[in-house]
Amino acid sequence: MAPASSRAALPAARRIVVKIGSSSLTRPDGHLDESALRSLVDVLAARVTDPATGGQIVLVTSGAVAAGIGPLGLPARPRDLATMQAAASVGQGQLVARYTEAFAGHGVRVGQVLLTAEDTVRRSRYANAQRSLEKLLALGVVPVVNENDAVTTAELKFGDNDRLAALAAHLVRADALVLLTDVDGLYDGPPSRPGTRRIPHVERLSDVAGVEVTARGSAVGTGGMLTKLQSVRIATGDGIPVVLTHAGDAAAALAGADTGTFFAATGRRTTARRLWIAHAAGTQGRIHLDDGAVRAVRGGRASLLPAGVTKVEGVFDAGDPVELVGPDGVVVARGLVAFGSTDLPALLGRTTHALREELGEGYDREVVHRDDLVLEGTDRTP
Ligand SMILES: Nc1ncnc2c1ncn2[C@@H]1O[C@H](COP(=O)(O)OP(=O)(O)O)[C@@H](O)[C@H]1O
Ligand SMILES: N[C@@H](CCC(=O)OP(=O)(O)O)C(=O)O
Repeated sequence: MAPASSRAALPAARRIVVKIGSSSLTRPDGHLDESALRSLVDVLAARVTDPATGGQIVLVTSGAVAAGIGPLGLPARPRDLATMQAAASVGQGQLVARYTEAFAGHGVRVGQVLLTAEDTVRRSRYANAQRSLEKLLALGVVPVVNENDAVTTAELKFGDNDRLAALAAHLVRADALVLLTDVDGLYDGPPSRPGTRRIPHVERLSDVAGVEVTARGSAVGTGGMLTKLQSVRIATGDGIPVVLTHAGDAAAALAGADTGTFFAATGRRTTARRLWIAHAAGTQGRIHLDDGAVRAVRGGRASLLPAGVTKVEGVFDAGDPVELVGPDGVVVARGLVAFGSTDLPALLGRTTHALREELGEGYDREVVHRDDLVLEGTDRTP
């Protein structure tokens, strides 16, 4: 098989996560664009029913809010959170009904999976989501995934299915991730600016570090190119190549044609646990380290001990993800903390020996064990 770092791997990729954004599923009046939805389904169903690829598709779809506008008789896309939640709740049912109908026309079944970012990163929930998606795929079903917008307020406000798609790709160990949007790839500047051009291939994300990307593109999309690049970072760093292209070019992208932007996989497949720590949705707290502890954590195989901690911020329980911050305020690593925020302050700055003497066994352990640490920006343990 062609290396996963080239487009040539796409035609033979067995398992692909495809994400489509609101901007590609919404008409200018804010309503769901059913013909765009059907065009996408035609392409995906062809892949799933192609005996040559035995293709498996996980579809991450936005558009719940858009699909709720019509049934609720709203004049336009709502702006306030409660109405957005209501629209998403009504619209999600509509959206899945449209997908069910369109895929059924090709003899393909779909199953709705509503996730929050937490479900893809919290270990206890992660295994659950993974099992459910695996079973659906094994049964030949196309999982239709969206965020659980009706209840996840923050997700709806900053809602970001781009990142969710990358985490879903990790969850199912996808061979590729395809991000479909309303622009035909990453441009070397905001595409509305005259003279900007499509970047066809990105070997390493650092090659496009200077490219100007905005957080909001279309009127209905959330996150713009910024969250797409975050998604690309998670996926490629996890060994999954990404194609970012216009929804109308979905067939070409799956065929490995020169459309959109191809992002080569850079990292190796990482464990669920490391990805979970590196990308845990919303760390619960911050632990401040002295210089010696920063060096120890950065430099080698060291755990974080109570003696190197100067301050604790936030409310968290033992086992929660936290950020480890140096004296300069820079985040050094993320990790799973072994003590809750109520217990931790009493241990600060004291040696493990002193803690054992004074507080007894159980208090003389690491604040963050090295197996539970991931250095910032690397997805790897020290
Ligand atoms: N450098 C860039 N290259 C391409 N698109 C960009 C860039 N910077 C910002 N964008 C904008 O990102 C938008 C896509 O994001 P968004 O509207 O959130 O889409 P979606 O609904 O598909 O998630 C494009 O319409 C485009 O205007
Ligand atoms: N989950 C929301 C959309 C969230 C989102 O990330 O939107 P987009 O940036 O268009 O992919 C919905 O279904 O309306």
